[in-house]
Amino acid sequence: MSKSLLVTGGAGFIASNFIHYMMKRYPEYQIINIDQLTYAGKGANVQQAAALENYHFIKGDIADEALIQHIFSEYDIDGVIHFAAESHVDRSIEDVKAFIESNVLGTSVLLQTARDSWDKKGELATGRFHQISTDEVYGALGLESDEKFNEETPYDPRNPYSASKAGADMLVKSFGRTYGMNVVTSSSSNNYGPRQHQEKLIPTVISNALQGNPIPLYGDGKNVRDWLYVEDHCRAIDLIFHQGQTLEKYNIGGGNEKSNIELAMMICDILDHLKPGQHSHKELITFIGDRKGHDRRYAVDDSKIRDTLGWKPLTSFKTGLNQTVEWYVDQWEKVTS
Ligand SMILES: NC(=O)c1ccc[n+]([C@@H]2O[C@H](COP(=O)([O-])OP(=O)(O)OC[C@H]3O[C@@H](n4cnc5c(N)ncnc54)[C@H](O)[C@@H]3O)[C@@H](O)[C@H]2O)c1
Ligand SMILES: Cc1cn([C@H]2C[C@H](O)[C@@H](COP(=O)(O)OP(=O)(O)O[C@H]3O[C@H](CO)[C@@H](O)[C@H](O)[C@H]3O)O2)c(=O)[nH]c1=O
Repeated sequence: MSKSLLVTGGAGFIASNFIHYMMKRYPEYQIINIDQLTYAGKGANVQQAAALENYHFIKGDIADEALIQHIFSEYDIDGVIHFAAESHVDRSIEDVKAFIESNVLGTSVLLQTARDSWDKKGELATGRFHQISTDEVYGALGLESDEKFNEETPYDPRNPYSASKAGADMLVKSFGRTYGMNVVTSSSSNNYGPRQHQEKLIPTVISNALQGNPIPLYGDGKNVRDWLYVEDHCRAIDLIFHQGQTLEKYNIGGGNEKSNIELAMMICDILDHLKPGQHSHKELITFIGDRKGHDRRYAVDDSKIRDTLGWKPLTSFKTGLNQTVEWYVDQWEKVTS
């Protein structure tokens, strides 16, 4: 289908993994990566792609209308996979402004530009806009007893980050309904793997443990997240982008629900093996004050993508977590040696 793809936020965690995946899988595609290189984006994340002729990097803001219009005409974009966002819940609790600017306003600029560009070329119904969303838009579950979120679960975002993502998702759907745009949305659970920003839980646990610093766990450490290996997420996005139904939504889960304390212990076990010392890294685990409005549990029912598109995660949690910890240890050793 699409051959000239605009990937937004490609210097961040998931989209950089996605670009590497796509460049291998579809060497005939042009991939245009727009990223503002905020604190969360790193040029080094896409270094491997930089040398390829069919990869183009543009440093800029998705909310910059003139720039987005220029990109659509210059590269004849026929598909958008929209990752760029402010992504960290704690930062949104401190200050919501950037979340509205990037997540809501930025999404609206991409949608309007795609609409106008595809309308002009008579491709309104074929140009595909894929919104990368999150399970957080559904709100929070209680521990164990509550049914997982499915695609029909009403939106009930509970923190400023998820509210901004919910707003963006609604805009995407409205452009599909109002203008007949070919939009699709996917909502995934917590990703893990190489190149995730230091601020998120898994890199925080690893880097503090490696430095012998306290490993901070919010509240009682019993909040639950469902962990999805980033490469499995990339395969799911590929399938949904190419084969997902217009206006539909697909949930993507990892099938690995873990409490934060359980996860931190698993990471410490791996580190005890890789970096043995007199004491276990577990002794560094420290409970600190809770996140405001801390969502207790997220978990998605992903039977729709499994049944209709034949996707399933291929990486076991044991393998994925081992690979991830090894990757961070390797990075750490490069910096400290
Ligand atoms: N990390 C997860 O577990 C997870 C799970 C589900 C959904 N998501 C969604 O996936 C997407 C990517 O998440 P991530 O964890 O990789 O994020 P990230 O914070 O690692 O990367 C975000 C990237 O977007 C760029 N960016 C931010 N605002 C921009 C703007 N206005 N213009 C251009 N670029 C901008 C940043 O520079 C960065 O490179 C987000 O939309 C997020 O909501 C993430
Ligand atoms: C950073 C940090 C986090 N935590 C807790 C809070 C959460 O319960 C859990 C995971 O926190 P985070 O890594 O910030 O991820 P979380 O808030 O779940 O949100 C992530 O997952 C979401 C998908 O569920 C994405 O939409 C977000 O972009 C992504 O950041 O760990 C700690 O206990 N200590 C910490 O230092």
